[in-house]
Amino acid sequence: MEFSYLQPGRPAIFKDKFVTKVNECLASYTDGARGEVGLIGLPFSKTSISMSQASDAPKYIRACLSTFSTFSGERDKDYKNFKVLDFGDVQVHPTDMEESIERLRISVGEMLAKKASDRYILLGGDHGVSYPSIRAFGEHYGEIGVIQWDAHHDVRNLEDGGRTNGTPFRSLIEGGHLKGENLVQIGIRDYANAKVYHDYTKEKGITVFTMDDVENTGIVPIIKKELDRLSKSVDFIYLSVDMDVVDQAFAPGCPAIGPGGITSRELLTGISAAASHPKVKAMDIVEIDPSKDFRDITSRLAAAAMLRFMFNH
Ligand SMILES: N=CN[C@@H](CCC(=O)O)C(=O)O
Repeated sequence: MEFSYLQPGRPAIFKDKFVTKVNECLASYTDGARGEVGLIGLPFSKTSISMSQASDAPKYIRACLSTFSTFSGERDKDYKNFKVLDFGDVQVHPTDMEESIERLRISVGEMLAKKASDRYILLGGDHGVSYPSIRAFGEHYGEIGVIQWDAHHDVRNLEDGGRTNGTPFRSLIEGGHLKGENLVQIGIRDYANAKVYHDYTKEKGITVFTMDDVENTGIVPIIKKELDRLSKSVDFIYLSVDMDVVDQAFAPGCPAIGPGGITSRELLTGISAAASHPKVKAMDIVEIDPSKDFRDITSRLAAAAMLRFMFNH
């Protein structure tokens, strides 16, 4: 006998026939498919220096896409036909860390080799995933520029415990995969870093904007100026968004939360400004641990950041 209203495990979901939710724009990648954006999950956080379940973030962030509609009133435009090709999540090794990092690099490279899209979003994981990801983009596209939103420099030494979420940009620079002058760090916070790493950024020619710089100049003018500079010397610009750049009030789900960070508005307007540049073609979002979050605030902000990147080109 068929049940009328008993549907085990299926909650009743309200459907307004005039509303499309952003998660409906996602389609699993199939051979030969093309989409406006390629999406991949990099669920790796075992080498985080804090206890972190950031490896769970890709599924939370994807789920939060269902909390947004595809319509922008600001632009009077509906993005309901926008196509996001979802490549799924990389299977990392359960215990071998270097093997996992290699699997991330290979998988991002294999996604790019499909040429299924011109623009990509990568969902971490902790910030350690940006090392293999940016390497893969460099191998595919040539000279690369990076704008990093972060409270921390992430150029820690490698002797104290190998590659971690505190070392991705040192690994990229020391490995010759990224030139210091092609790296811009925005939102660096006081009392969150060590002098030796502050000095390292100067020695390597990294451009650093502290929270005081953001407050005094404004995030959009900083981004526009740096995009203008970078685009003269690089082929491709990658945004690396560590959510701990955002103040703990707006991003409570990061392992390294802190006060005095940027607001959620500054994050979103900054990403909009960056994403409208033709050379900005990839963005990673990292350092969300859903087990530390509150009502998915941080994952929801990450999903909103995805919308800004996708629909603002
Ligand atoms: N990517 C983050 N890096 C920070 C915080 C790390 C943590 O607490 O997990 C750092 O190295 O200090």
